[in-house]
Amino acid sequence: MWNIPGSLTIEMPATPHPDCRALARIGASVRERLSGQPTVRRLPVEAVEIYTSNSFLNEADCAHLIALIDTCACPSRLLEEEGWDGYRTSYSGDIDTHDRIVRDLELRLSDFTGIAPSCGESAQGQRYECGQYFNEHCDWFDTEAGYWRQERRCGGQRSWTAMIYLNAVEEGGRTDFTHIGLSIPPEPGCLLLWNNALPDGTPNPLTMHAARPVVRGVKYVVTKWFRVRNWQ
Ligand SMILES: O=C(O)CCC(=O)C(=O)O
Ligand SMILES: [Fe+2]
Repeated sequence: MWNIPGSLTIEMPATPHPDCRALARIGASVRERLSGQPTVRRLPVEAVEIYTSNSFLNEADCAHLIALIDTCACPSRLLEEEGWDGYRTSYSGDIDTHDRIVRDLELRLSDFTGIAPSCGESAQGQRYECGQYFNEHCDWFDTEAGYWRQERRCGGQRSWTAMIYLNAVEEGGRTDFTHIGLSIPPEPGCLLLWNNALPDGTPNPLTMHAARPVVRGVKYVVTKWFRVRNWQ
């Protein structure tokens, strides 16, 4: 804050969050694009922009992706491993980006959101067996953490998350947005899409979510995170 004697007091803005202008711009353009799509539903939560689109993938494509995930899934990792033992017990893998159905899916997600394919991380498959889960977390990067130096260089902050459920789970395996009381059951082929930032581009802490344990059955999802710049 500046005090200029005998005149105004000028509030200086706090240091803007890294990538916040780009996040605000991307947020606005995706919002506008989705508002024109008849198959999209905005969930009735003010604090987080979350959308669903049922039957985004058909049964055959879901089955194909499940088989691909089974070929690449390894114990999931966290960006920071130390001190976080048991926080995520699922299996994950980068699915084959040369596969025609994976390529089509990536292009469709880019077309759907209007975010350039080059900003998308490669699609990742997740598998949760009985009892497996991923505890509460946000998908956006903590820009104070050690890993941020690297992430900043390879695409910057995550803007939107797109996640598609590939199968029905007999019991459990819901995605809970824990701070806004939203609990989403896995619905085969359904796309869940959310903005990790607020409209002003600040990372949104109310996007905190968890994959609850699978109680009966197995759960498969495909996730794609979009960055503010080209991901490499
Ligand atoms: O599987 C889910 O329901 C959520 C997965 C998730 O949050 C993630 O992979 O970042
Ligand atoms: Fe997540």
